[in-house]
Amino acid sequence: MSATGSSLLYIYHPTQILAGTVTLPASKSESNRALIIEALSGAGSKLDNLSEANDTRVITRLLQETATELNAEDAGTVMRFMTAYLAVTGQQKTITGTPRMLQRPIGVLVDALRELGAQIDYLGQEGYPPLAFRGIDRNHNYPATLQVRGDISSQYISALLMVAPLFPNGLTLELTGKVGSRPYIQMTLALMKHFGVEGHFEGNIVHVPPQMYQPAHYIIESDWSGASYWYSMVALAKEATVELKGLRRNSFQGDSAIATIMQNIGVETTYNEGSVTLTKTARTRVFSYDFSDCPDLAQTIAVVCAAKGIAAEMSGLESLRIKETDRIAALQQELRQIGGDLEDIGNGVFRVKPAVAFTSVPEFQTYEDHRMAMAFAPLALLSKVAIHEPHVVRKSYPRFWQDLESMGFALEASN
Ligand SMILES: O=C(O)C1=C[C@@H](OP(=O)(O)O)[C@@H](O)[C@H](O)C1
Ligand SMILES: C=C(OP(=O)(O)O)C(=O)O
Repeated sequence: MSATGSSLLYIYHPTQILAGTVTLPASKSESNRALIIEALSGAGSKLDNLSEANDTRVITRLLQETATELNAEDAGTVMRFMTAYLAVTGQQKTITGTPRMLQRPIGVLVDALRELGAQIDYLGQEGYPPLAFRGIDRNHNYPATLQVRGDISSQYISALLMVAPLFPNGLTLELTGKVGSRPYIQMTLALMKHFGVEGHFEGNIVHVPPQMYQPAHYIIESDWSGASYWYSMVALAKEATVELKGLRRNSFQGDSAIATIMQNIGVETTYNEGSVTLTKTARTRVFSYDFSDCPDLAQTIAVVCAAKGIAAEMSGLESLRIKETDRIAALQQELRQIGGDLEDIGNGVFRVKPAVAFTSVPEFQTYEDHRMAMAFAPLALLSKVAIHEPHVVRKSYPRFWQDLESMGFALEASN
């Protein structure tokens, strides 16, 4: 089966029983940080198990690119991390992306870099890519503490932190607003520490003194966000035992919270040396969860809860509106196809409306969002489903459909 190129993919599972081992892709978040830090450290670093995600291929290519026009495609980390990198290394380049990327805000990061002496122009709409870099004034007298909004995207903060040790006085950031995706900021600091740079994060203040990165060897962990779809599959299968390779209990990834959340949805996690094993339990319960720390898990959980009849209450979903698509609108639209919904019950809380049994074959749209495809695919364990534009998975998990096939799913591509 080649999902790439076909526009509709039918999926079902003949036995609804899952047993086997999956080698997950590596984390694109860790990979893309490690590549930026490696580029700032000079020669001598060694990165193992880099992600095959398109987002990682793109940043690898852009870091080596000699042309002046760069394209970050649909990769948020690439657009944000490269912006800080190009600004601080004083390069005269431009960066653009997909039409959706040009709707994803970047003003908070550009404002901060301008305060640090970088000259950056907007080539389109103010506050959004594309951007042009016109160098940096290295003698610029910049503020001792920069205020940066933490309630839009943590990627701005991670981008600033990775270049922070290169400034003569380092950098102190005061994060304002409700800080979202906090574990991603901690992941950035953890990776920086691995390459010899110490930072401190307490309350809403992050401080990085001036330092030099040291070349190091780093092995990228497998992707916990990608693991989340396997948790859904275990929850929806008739019987299941699935081993996921390359995951660690003490992960840098906030999405490792999936193990705790899924206890409510009938999946137990056993941590082994270099892998985890997921087993199915009969225990499910209605629960509430704040996804501010792990927004990429929200789609997985909304869909599996709808399918299992769990009216979970989900909060902390604000950032979902400005990701690959408006993920709240996309979830509502597609869950309604199967009689479910994600109902806005006020005060930033959404309640999952359980789905009804579906008789015909639902065809799910994916809105150029890999997580829409992967969150809905596990429903194939209940009944045949179809996924539009299945190639979207390449953003983070290019082998997703092959891995499903290896676990007994039947896939039929159609145009
Ligand atoms: O720093 C990162 O690697 C990421 C941070 C998160 O974005 P926000 O900080 O915009 O929530 C997350 O959704 C994204 O997939 C990856
Ligand atoms: C939001 C995501 O990625 P990014 O913001 O890096 O495009 C994601 O992978 O779910």
